[in-house]
Amino acid sequence: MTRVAILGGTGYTALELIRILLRHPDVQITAVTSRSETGHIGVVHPSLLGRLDLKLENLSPAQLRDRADVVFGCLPHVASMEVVPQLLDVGLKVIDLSADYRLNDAAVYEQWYGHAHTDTGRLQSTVYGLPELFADRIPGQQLIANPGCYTSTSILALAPLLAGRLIEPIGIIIDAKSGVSGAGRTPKLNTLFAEANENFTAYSVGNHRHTPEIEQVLTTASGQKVEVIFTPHLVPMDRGIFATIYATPTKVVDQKSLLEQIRSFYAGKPFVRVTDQIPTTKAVSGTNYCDITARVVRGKVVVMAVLDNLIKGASGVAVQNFNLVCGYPEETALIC
Ligand SMILES: NC(=O)C1=CN([C@@H]2O[C@H](COP(=O)(O)OP(=O)(O)OC[C@H]3O[C@@H](n4cnc5c(N)ncnc54)[C@H](OP(=O)(O)O)[C@@H]3O)[C@@H](O)[C@H]2O)C=CC1
Ligand SMILES: CC(=O)N[C@@H](CCC(=O)OP(=O)(O)O)C(=O)O
Repeated sequence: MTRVAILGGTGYTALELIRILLRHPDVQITAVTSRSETGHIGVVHPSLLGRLDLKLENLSPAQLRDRADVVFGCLPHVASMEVVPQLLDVGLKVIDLSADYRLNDAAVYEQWYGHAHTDTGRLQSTVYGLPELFADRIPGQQLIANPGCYTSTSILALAPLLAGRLIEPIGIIIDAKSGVSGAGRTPKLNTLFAEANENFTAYSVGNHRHTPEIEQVLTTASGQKVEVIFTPHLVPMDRGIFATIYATPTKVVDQKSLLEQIRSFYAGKPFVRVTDQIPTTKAVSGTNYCDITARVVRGKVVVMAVLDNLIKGASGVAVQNFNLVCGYPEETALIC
C-alpha cells in the first residue's frame, strides 16, 4: 500500500485525483492540504461525502513525510516550486501537476511565466510525464513534471506525424478550445458565469505559456526543431479540450497513411484511441482517453484531438505517472 498526500485539496484537479485514487487498490489517501480550509473534505467537495473521511489540513513538509510516501502537487505554478524542493529534501516522491518543472530552460520559464525560477538546478533532469512518449524514463523517478492539458492534446496529436517525418516541423497551427474548468476553481473574472456562459473567445494569442512547452517536447521527441502557432479559446463547457491542428505535409499523403502512422505509433498504448470518425469531447469526458483522427484537406494535414482537461489533461495522467513511478500496472484505477 502506498500512502498518498494531495496538496491544493480545494481545487478541481485535487478532486478528480481523489476520485481516481479512491478506486486504486494499492493507495491510501492519508492527507489533503489546504491553506484556506480546515473542514471535512466532504464539506468542500460534497461528491466525496461518505467516500473519504479526512479533514483538510495545512501541513509542513516534515508532517507530510510522516504521513505519506508520494505527494501529488495540485498547486498553481510559482507556488509549486516554493514547496517541491522541500518535499524532495525530506525524501518524498512528487508528481507535480503545475507547470514549474516542465520547461528545461530557466530563461524560457522566466520569459513565458514572468517569474524567475527558484529551483533551476532541477529543470534539466526532471522527466516530463507524458507516458505515451517517455514511459521508459518515468519508473523510479523522485519528481515528475505532469504535462499541461492543451500541451498533452497537441503533443499526442502531432508526435506520430513528426516522428514519421510526414509533416513539416515549422509553421504548425494549433487551434485549441478548452472548457472552463481548465482555468481551475480559483475565481477569475473570465470564468464568472456571466462572462463565460454563451460566450466564445480566443485568449493569450501569440503569448500563451503552453507554446514553449509544446515546442520543447515535440522538438525533443522528434529530433527536429518544431515551431507552432498556438491559439487557445475558452468555450462555455465544464470540461474538455478540442484541438484542430493544421500542418503542411512533407510529401503527398492521404488519410489512410496518416491514420496508419498514428495507430502504429500508439500500438500498445492504452489511453490513445485513433478514430476514423471526428472525435468529440463528450466521448472522452470523465475518462483518461485521448482520441485522435486526421484528414487531408486541400493538400494540408488536419489533425484533431480531444481529451478531458481534468483527467487525461491533469489528474488521470498524474495517476498514470504515479503507477509507473511506483511499479503498478499503468492502467490501474484509470479504466472506468
Ligand atoms: N484545471 C485543469 O484543467 C488543469 C490544471 N493544471 C494545473 O494543475 C494545478 C492545479 O490546478 P487546479 O486544480 O485546476 O487549480 P484550482 O485553482 O482549482 O486549485 C488550486 C488550489 O491550490 C491552492 N492554492 C492556490 N494558490 C496557492 C498558493 N499561492 N499557494 C499554495 N496553494 C495555493 C488553493 O487551495 P487553498 O486556497 O485551499 O490552499 C486551490 O484550491 C495548476 O498548476 C494548474 O495549472 C494542469 C492541467 C490541467
Ligand atoms: C481554460 C484555461 O484557462 N486553461 C489554462 C491551462 C490549464 C493548464 O493546463 O494549465 P497549466 O499549464 O498551468 O498546468 C490556461 O490557459 O492557462
